[in-house]
Amino acid sequence: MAAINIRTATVTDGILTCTSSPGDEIQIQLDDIVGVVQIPEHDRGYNVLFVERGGPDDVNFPGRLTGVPISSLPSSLSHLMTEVPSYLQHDAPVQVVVSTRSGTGAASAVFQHIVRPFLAYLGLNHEVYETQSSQTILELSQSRFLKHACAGKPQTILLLSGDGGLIDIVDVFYKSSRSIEVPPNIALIPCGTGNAMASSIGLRNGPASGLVTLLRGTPCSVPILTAKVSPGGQLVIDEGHGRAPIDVQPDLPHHTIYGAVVASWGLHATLVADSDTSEYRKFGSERFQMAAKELLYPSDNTEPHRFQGKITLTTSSPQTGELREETLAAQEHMYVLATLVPRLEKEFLISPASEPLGGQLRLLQFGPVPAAEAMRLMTLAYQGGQHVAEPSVTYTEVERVRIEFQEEQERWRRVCIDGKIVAIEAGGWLEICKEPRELLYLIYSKP
Ligand SMILES: Nc1ncnc2c1ncn2[C@@H]1O[C@H](COP(=O)(O)OP(=O)(O)OP(=O)(O)O)[C@@H](O)[C@H]1O
Repeated sequence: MAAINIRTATVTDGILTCTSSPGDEIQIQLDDIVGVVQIPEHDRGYNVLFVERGGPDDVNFPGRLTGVPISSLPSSLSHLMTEVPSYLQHDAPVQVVVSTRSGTGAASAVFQHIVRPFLAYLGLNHEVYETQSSQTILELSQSRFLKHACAGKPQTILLLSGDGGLIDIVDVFYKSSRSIEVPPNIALIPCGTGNAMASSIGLRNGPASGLVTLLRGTPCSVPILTAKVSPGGQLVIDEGHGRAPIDVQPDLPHHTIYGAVVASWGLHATLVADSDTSEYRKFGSERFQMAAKELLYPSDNTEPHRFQGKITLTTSSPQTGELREETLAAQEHMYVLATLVPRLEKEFLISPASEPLGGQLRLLQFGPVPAAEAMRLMTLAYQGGQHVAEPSVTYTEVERVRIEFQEEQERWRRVCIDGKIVAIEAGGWLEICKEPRELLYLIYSKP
């Protein structure tokens, strides 16, 4: 057994001081502590795990996870003490997916400096998969995650990515006709641009918040939305230059795309589509606001586009559960978005009434407004979701949304389903509703 320099620990003014001998002290801000765990294979002593900030002068350096061994934990910090949760104690190693192109490309550094040391301190076996292409997570999901789930093998997947990694797993699981015996547990370590799901479940403090949740969470079913697209719909790929079929089987009466976050048309879908280029991606989440400005203030000085289409909502009576259909009077729109989650980015609170993983679909819509007014409404969303109280905004619980597009140009018939862009054919339609199956679990810790 290796000798460990176990320290004594005291807390004063929000700082944990771990002392080995006079003058040999390590001070840790309590906010930086990820958790306190028993030292593996030692009779006594704990490791205080925390993320040390600073380090190399590199914007992509995410900090470093460090463990400081202490003999006993001050009672005021006993709530930080955690057992290794059961979902990390499976016989199978933890499967770590590092999505190398997520966000500004920091996932590999997050793995190296934060996640790998964390797993080592917990004494956990793991397997690492680094993405080599945009297909890697889809392939892994088919060849490993789905296979294990169908064989009844419990598994935990640690996803260092943005929303895209989760969506790829959703896609494979929900499109499979195989029977899933044991849904996998997925833990998110936010490394993407928007990180909508991670932000929505409270992981708003970077990778460290992912590890806190990994230690303290509970597996909860991930609510999924189903987007049915009229038969001529095609995926937009290659930065807008290419088209690909949505389903491999042709001749369906519609195509289906599954999502966990959002389905939209209008300003949101168009700005996601326009900003999905390597040039824009360099700007991180700024890219969405940059693309929004381009759309709201067209370079030919015209007004922003008025999106034409008929929207029909199906709502459920809170008293009786009876379903009711209603067609919106407005046939011109600027913003149309159905979502299952509260946040689309860390500070972009699009649906403040949504509970994390609550599963209620909500619609947000507003009609054509001047560019400055649209900017004001968007800004209110960044200010605690205040936009939903504005009279011009429709914000309501829905069971189903159907959009019938009345646009000549394909550019205005592009919709976004969890970041995937679909071009709907002229005269086509989109229908969004909640998916009843529960095939994936997310590790979630209630605040
Ligand atoms: N090595 C790689 N080569 C090419 N594409 C990759 C590679 N690794 C990941 N990708 C792709 O990069 C994209 C990263 O998406 P992801 O959602 O993880 O990050 P993001 O788009 O920055 O964040 P968010 O979706 O939260 O806004 C995915 O489409 C993924 O398939």
